[in-house]
Formats: sequence, structure tokens, C-alpha cells
Amino acid sequence: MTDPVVSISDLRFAWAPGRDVLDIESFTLNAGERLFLRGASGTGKSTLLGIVAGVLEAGAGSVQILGHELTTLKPAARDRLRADHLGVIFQMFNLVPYLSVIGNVTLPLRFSPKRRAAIDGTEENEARRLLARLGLTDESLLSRRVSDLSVGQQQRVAAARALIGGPEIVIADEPTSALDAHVRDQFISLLSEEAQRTGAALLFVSHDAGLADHFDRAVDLSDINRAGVNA
Ligand SMILES: Nc1ncnc2c1ncn2[C@@H]1O[C@H](COP(=O)(O)OP(=O)(O)OP(=O)(O)O)[C@@H](O)[C@H]1O
Repeated sequence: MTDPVVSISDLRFAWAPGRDVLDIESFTLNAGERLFLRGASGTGKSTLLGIVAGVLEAGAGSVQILGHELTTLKPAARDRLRADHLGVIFQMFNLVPYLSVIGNVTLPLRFSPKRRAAIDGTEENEARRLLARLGLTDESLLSRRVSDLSVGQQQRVAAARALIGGPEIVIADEPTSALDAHVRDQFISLLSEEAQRTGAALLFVSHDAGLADHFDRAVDLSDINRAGVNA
């Protein structure tokens, strides 16, 4: 539980020159750890996740993912690292609307032979198993287009897609749209259990401090971010 899978130091990021959104001296996510990152809306949580995921480039500093320095990797190597080792649950889920539920969940396997090789049995069975563990068992749902599912159901599909093939790191950006509190709590418990089962470290961000109890550790972004952001 002590090896960092994400290690950030002296990170700075600005969307506009001279206006830092992030100025973080140190941030670490350990292997298998379930970490809750809280922060008010507009304080840079999604931006930080984008940097960890390698879709945004740090302006300065070091971002290490599983010992690889993201800031000096070539784009193709960064894409490979992301495909093999990171599962991402986006705030808007980013599901592919014309694919079925199973098609969406198995999508990361198209981009990562490593994750495909990690699966016992067929891809479809693994997708069904993960969906069932996350509470989606209704057979009639699985053949539907994802755009026909409820927000809570889409969130579970996005989570199964992030977990498939056992990536070492799963990052989740909680949707700001209000999900029923019970549905949300149940989702986080299941996601957290499944991450623990697969050994993935989970980095979950939300503006809602009340969710911290679901996690091993909680960090407030305002405590580690020296950039005073005013959205
Ligand atoms: N694509 C962008 N271009 C310019 N500025 C952006 C962009 N995305 C975010 N920002 C700005 O960066 C700051 C941090 O935004 P970010 O989305 O990271 O916050 P957040 O904490 O994730 O917010 P929320 O909880 O509402 O999702 C905000 O001031 C926002 O306006």
C-alpha cells in the first residue's frame, strides 16, 4: 500500500497565461489506496484529473504515473500508458451513444492488449460480471443503447468501463448533477469495493465532503493547492 502510483511535485497549470489554476507542491496516490479529493466547484479538480490522465499538460513540475514521468513522455507513449494503466470515469461519462452497454464497457480492451490479456474468459462475460457487481443485472438493459439509460445506470456503465482489464489506477470525476443520495452512496460503495477487489487505486473527486467516509483518505484541494482560484 505504500508505492505511489501517482506522484506529483511542484505542479503548475494555467488555462490562461499568468493565472494559475493549480500550484501543488506535492500530491501522492498510493497503490491500492482509495483517495477522496474534495474541492468546491471550479477549484481545479477536473483540471487535476486531466493532468493525471495525461490529457492536459502540466505547465511546470513533475507528474509521475507508475514511475513514468508524464511531462517528458512522447504523446504516443502517454496514450499507451493511459490505455494500459488508467480507467477514467468522466464527469459526463463520455459513453459512446451508438454502442450498446457491453460495447461501451469492453471499449478499453480495443486500445490495450495488456488489459485484454488480463481477462479470464470472454470480454462479454467479463463486462457482464463487472456490471452485475456494480448493480446492473437487468438483461434487457444490456442490449440497449447507452443513451437510453438513466444517469445512474450510465454511471455504472462508465465505472465498469474504467475497471475492465484491471488498470492500476481508476480516476472518477463525480457528476455535479444531483443523483439520488441513496443511489449515489450505493454506487460509491460498489465502485470502492470493486476497486479494492481488483487492487486498483481509486482517485475520486467531488465537491461533496459528506462522501469522505467511503474512502481510506481524504484530501481537500484547497489545502494542497496554492493557487487561489476564483471561477
Ligand atoms: N477548457 C477550459 N478552458 C479555460 N478555462 C477552464 C477550462 N476548464 C476549466 N477551466 C477553468 O479552470 C478552473 C477550474 O475548473 P475545473 O473544471 O478544473 O474545476 P472543478 O473543481 O472540477 O469544478 P466542478 O466541481 O464544478 O467540476 C475554473 O476557473 C474553470 O473556469
